[in-house]
Amino acid sequence: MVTENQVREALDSVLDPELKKSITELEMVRNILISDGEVKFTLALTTLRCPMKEKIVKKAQEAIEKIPGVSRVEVALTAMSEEELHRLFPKHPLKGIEKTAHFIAVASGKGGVGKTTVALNLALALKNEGFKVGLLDADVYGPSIPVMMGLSEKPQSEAGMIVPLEKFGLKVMSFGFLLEESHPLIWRGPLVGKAVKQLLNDVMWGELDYLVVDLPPGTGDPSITVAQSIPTVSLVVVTTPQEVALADVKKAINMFKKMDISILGIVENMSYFKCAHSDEKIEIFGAGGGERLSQQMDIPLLGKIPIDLDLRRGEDEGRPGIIDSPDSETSIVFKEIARQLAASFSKPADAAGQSLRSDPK
Ligand SMILES: Nc1ncnc2c1ncn2[C@@H]1O[C@H](COP(=O)(O)OP(=O)(O)OP(=O)(O)O)[C@@H](O)[C@H]1O
Repeated sequence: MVTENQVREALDSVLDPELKKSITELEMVRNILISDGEVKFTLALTTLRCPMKEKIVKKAQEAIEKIPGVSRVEVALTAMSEEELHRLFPKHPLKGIEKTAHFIAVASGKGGVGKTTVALNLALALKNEGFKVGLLDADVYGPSIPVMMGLSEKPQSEAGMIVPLEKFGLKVMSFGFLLEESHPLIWRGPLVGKAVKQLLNDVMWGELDYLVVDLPPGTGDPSITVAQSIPTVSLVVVTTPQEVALADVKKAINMFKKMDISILGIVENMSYFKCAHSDEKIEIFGAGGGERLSQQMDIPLLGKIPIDLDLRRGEDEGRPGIIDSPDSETSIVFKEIARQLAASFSKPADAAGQSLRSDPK
């Protein structure tokens, strides 16, 4: 005859993969019912949207099925109440950014240079490398990540947390989700600080290797406020090759340096164009701007992204380049940049800058 104790003991070995504790210790196992060889119980998850729930249920079933005499296992799912969550975790373990290892913010000297495109594709490229990645669209002026990723739904709140949306394997939050009828003016001054803190601290980011943040463009108050709100943030700065853009980027780099924010490197976007029938690179916005900036500011040039009509088309339709055409010339550059960034974080802090010094073709 199978006993409740045997079932509990079997479930002691089943861990919540994110919390790294047994589901019995976490008081997730409820209402065990045993009748003949049939075992039924309720599994109370921290959230019903838990991406690991199928995995946990399978492990639990396998553990119970090993008990002699068990013929069938049925698991009902429920979510812990807010009170239970609070009792178990005075601060919910998946809430906020405590379990985020690295923060990469993508900045620009001025609007429209492709900062969001770079942030989105780098986040996806890091995910491709096997990392757990979140993407925070903190561009208060015009949050465009939802459109570029084809996200039309809004995130829900659960147990006092905002549950980020998930798409293409990324956890995603955007200023655009916060207020439906937001007027740009509402995002002035302290409100930006308050909102970005909410997007960092009240969101169920869980365990992340990287949180990639799309900063507001330029050197205005919002980008300073957002950058200062993110702990130990490092920057990637996006520019286009022409002189007017470079002048603005220099201003931005100097400003961030004054704020003691480390700059991992420069990405030159819209570097050249290749028409369909030729391999010739047409440097529409001038040549060598990124290299010159890199030398003048002593910051590595991480890569040069071509002007890519398919990239633009895909973004308009919610299909980012790396997803849509993973082997395109553009996607290959993004992947190479992501690898350089990841390598820089796996090196000791004082070697990080050195490890990024490479010469993109
Ligand atoms: N390499 C590229 N090739 C073709 N189109 C591009 C490229 N990079 C960006 N774009 C397009 O240019 C437009 C602006 O890009 P994006 O929104 O990424 O710039 P941004 O710097 O984030 O702008 P903002 O400052 O307004 O937030 C988008 O339509 C995008 O699809």
